[in-house]
Amino acid sequence: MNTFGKKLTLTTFGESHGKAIGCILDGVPAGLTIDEGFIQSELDRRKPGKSKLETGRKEDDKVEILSGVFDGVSTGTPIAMIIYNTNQKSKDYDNVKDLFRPGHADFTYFHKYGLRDYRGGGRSSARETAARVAGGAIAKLMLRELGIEIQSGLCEVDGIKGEVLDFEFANRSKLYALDPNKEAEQEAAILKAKEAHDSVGGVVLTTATGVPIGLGEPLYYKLDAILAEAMMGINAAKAVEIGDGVASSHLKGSENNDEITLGGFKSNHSGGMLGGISNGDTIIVKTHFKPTPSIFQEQDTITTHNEEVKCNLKGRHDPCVAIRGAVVCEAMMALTLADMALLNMGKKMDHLKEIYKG
Ligand SMILES: Cc1cc2nc3c(=O)[nH]c(=O)nc-3n(C[C@H](O)[C@H](O)[C@H](O)COP(=O)(O)O)c2cc1C
Ligand SMILES: C=C(O[C@@H]1CC(C(=O)O)=C[C@@H](OP(=O)(O)O)[C@H]1O)C(=O)O
Repeated sequence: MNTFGKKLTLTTFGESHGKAIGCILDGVPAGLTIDEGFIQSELDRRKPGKSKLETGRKEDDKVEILSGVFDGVSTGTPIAMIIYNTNQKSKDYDNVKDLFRPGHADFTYFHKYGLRDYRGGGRSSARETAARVAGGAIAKLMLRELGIEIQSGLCEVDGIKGEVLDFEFANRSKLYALDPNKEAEQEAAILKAKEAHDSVGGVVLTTATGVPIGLGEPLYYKLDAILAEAMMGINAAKAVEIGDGVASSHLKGSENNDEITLGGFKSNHSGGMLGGISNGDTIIVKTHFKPTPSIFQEQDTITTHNEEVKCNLKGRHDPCVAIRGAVVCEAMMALTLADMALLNMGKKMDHLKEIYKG
């Protein structure tokens, strides 16, 4: 599956309960230092089973680079990476072989393809997002060389909103919470839902700093549109806001405009984009995640043979997918910005001459 991209394409493969998952990242310029330790550390941030706030499935998510890197640098050829699955426990899914889990992709996949890989949702499982994170880590390394840094954290859990955006704290927090004053309350809400065999939703804030003016193509392939697509492409993402997003429709023009001075914009309601093009300010995107569909309460459903039955699930599931979703949001933003940076090459004659003549 090709997740997106014009100049930088990420194709992922694999199923949650198959042998392995992985990706091919094509379009990375030659000569980028590929820090394997950094790729692994990004996978470690996303991997399942780190705390009771996450699914109990334990995977090391050890990544192996198969191609496109020689002597520690990219060769300009496709970079293939593989992660072997080690803790599938497919038996947990035996009792849902013939029925559709409410809220998951079972119903639509079955009707679209006419068959059912019931083992952990197969391709529809968010396990696939590990491959996105591996590709995103290389995009981050590329962006770092251009002075662009991406960060994220949870700004809301189960309707409990944070007011502070402390990214350093988020990095240390088990739930990547941005507000140190709200972390305990947010964690308690997740654990309370888990105890009640239920799940909660959450909102991830992702930012990019150091983005130059000019990334994003006008009218078609706009930066805001492509970022929204990238985030909406993550499992369980249900809405995306750019800058002030929904709130901006409640503001007056005088409140919403970011006034301009020689020192820069006075505010950043736009989320760092105007006309689909980055304006040099911080890129701000919020991604809203629904509550995990797989819950441990009895629910009504139907079978593949059209009988009404009760659905009772077993197995291991995230009580709040937004937590690990945060790391995936960073990867998707990195892949989008790296793609846009490559697309932006030679858009002005003097830049084109610079590239060709040096
Ligand atoms: C990081 C992450 C972890 C997830 N973990 C689970 C899980 O443990 N159980 C589950 O039912 N859904 C989980 N999901 C959500 C499902 O994969 C998703 O709801 C499903 O593919 C249906 O797609 P949709 O919600 O986008 O329509 C997770 C999503 C993400 C982003
Ligand atoms: C395995 C991962 O998360 C999985 C995502 C997921 C889903 O339905 O999306 C359901 C669960 O799958 P399983 O029942 O196979 O353990 C999660 O554990 C992962 O993120 O690596």
